[in-house]
Amino acid sequence: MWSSLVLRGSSCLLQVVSRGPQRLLRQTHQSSLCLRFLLHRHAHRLTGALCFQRQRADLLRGTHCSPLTVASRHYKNDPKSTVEVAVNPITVTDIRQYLRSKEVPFHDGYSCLHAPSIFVEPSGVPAGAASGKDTYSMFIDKTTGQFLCKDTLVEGSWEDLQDCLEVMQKEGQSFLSSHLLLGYADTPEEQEERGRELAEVQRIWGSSVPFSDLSDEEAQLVKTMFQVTKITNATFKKFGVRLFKPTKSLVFPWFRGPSSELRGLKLLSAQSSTTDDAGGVQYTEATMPKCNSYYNLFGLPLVGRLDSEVVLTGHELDVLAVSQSTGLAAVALPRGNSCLPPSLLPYLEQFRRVTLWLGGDMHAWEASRIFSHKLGLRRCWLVRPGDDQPRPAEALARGKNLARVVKGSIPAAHKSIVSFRQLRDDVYGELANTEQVAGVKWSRFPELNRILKGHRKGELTVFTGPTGSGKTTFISEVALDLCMQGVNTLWGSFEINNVRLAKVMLTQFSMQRLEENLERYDYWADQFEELPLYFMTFHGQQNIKTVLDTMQHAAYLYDINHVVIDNLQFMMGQENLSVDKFAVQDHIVGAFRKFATNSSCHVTLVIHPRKEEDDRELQTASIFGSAKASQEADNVLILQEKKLVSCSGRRSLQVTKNRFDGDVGIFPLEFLKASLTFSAPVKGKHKLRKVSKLEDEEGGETPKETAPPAKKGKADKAGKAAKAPHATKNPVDSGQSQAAG
Ligand SMILES: Nc1ncnc2c1ncn2[C@@H]1O[C@H](COP(=O)(O)OP(=O)(O)OP(=O)(O)O)[C@@H](O)[C@H]1O
Repeated sequence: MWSSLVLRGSSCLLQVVSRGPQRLLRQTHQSSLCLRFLLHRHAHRLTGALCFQRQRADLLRGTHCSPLTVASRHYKNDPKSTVEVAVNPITVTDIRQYLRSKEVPFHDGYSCLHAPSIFVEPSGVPAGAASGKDTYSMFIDKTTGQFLCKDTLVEGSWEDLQDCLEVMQKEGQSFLSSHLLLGYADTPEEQEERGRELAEVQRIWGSSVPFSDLSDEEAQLVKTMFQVTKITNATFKKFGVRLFKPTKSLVFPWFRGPSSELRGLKLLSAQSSTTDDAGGVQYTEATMPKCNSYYNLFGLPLVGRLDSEVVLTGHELDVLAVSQSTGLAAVALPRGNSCLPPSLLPYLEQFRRVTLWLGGDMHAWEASRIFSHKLGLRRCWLVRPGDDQPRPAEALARGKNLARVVKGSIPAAHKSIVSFRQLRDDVYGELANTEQVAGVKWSRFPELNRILKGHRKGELTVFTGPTGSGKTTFISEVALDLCMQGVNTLWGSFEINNVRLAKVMLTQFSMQRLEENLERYDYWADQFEELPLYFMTFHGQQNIKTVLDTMQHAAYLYDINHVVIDNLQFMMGQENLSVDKFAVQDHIVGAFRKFATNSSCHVTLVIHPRKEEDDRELQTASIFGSAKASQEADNVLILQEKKLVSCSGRRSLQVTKNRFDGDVGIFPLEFLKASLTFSAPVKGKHKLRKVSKLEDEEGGETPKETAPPAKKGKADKAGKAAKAPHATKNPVDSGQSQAAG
């Protein structure tokens, strides 16, 4: 179902009623009212004047929409349904020009333009007067045009805002009362679900005990359990933290809006870590609403209107630690360092200085560098992780001076030319954290870990294999494995449609033939929905620019870490056919390379091989096109169909390029048809081979060395974990919350 929205002006009733198989998703999580116009798609269905205005607005913008879909948790019984997000490649210049043309005063913020809200009655202060800037409560995201009025919590897309301004102008109104805007009509099931959820939030909150009501003994016990003994009862009280005794969980409330209504909760439990010999603690957390609708910047209600400095952390306990020991304003990202949703940016606009202290490891460091681009580099300062600078709660527990750590943070904006002196700490960080620098480990493919060491941000992987050999099926499982560990993933599947791809992935996720277990469908689909997985809705030939715009947009909205493009040939047809095909491909590969580097996002590009004789194995040089693809790639992976394994029909995966550390090699794959998965065969049956880099460069196709089977260790353990798909990690858990406290 699409949306139904009614915008009532004083003398007109304008209604958009659009029905379709999909619905538009907006970043609506902070608002009670949400504008959901689909006017650009359904102008012909609109009544009278607004329809005309819409067309004018479209002309004015000269924009187009390209689609992106996300798995939606609202479709309980049909997770294959996709949700569209309008990609709006507007620029901040377009936004400025449009606002000027409508005589809307505004000023430039860090990530947003600030304007007087059009949803509240104007005060007596003349618009644009310097003294009135404090009252500018409408924030327009410079990258997407998404807006939020902090006074009324009305929010919507750039198109929605334009519609409102057009209506205002037509009606000669100076503002639009938010009472006249009717929100999106939920389906009865959605209303029921939301009602149930809110009742549950109230129930848990109501039966939780405020920290101040706990006996000294109880409070001490809880603090010991969570290893936060240095956080005082007064700090817990100040932030409204409670204890939910039945599950021994700390309860962090989500209050939102000017009326501080209780919108949700995060429950945090602590267990002794099984992996940490030093007696650390492992946190597990649950949110209400579920994590993909949980948008609480914990700590925000305590931020003063005049505070100009904030410490951005990855965890609620870190907020308590920073606040208590530095007195600075501090907030926590709702999903740790896995993402910074743009809908939260307006709440951070007031700060002249943002210190990002997201954790104590390299993942937190990488995330803080990415987020600082969204926040505006020049106001961001980063706490470099290290033994001396663990996450705030741990730093407090270890008796560190947190104020000094914040003061010692380094500016995020760096110069174009640097000396080694400026790089030496970065180099040290890489040397001291080799495991983390190597990237996220696969849990189902220990051999890939052995050769590639991990999946790293900002790299380009080129993947090839014979036609119909199982490239899509294999890369789907490889990407799913990472996604299950919190790697935010975007799929561009141009060859097979998203429903079929999602079916393959869901089968691989559940590791069983779901056709024969339909009664288990909801169980698996519910879990699958929670993955940070997004699909572009492109199908068939596409223009490279549109695809790149969509990737850029998704990277901004969802902090995408991995884009899979299946396959490059689907971008070739749209380009100028009079130009040499190889030159077109080189251009496309170059564009993906640039995107990967600039967006710190891993891109996996499937490219067909050139036509080879059937009985020959593929090599790096078999990739279609010139040598550019393999030169630009950091990793080259080949799905080999024959020969290298004893049984014909078996597949093996060969890594022929690995820029990270040069290790290349090949290992057999065993295809399980029921679950559409590839897993390493029983050890000893097929020996793993490690090919030296030199040998590969010389074009040696018959490796002489036989490496021993992969060592027992982390990777092996991870491999076992892969066989228990239920052990999906919440993206939050995979980051900050798994850290030993
Ligand atoms: N190792 C395998 N053994 C047998 N069948 C397989 C294997 N891997 C995949 N398949 C099946 O082969 C079919 C084609 O697989 P897939 O679409 O992944 O191939 P592809 O290489 O991506 O194809 P194309 O060259 O058309 O892009 C699917 O039905 C899949 O389930």
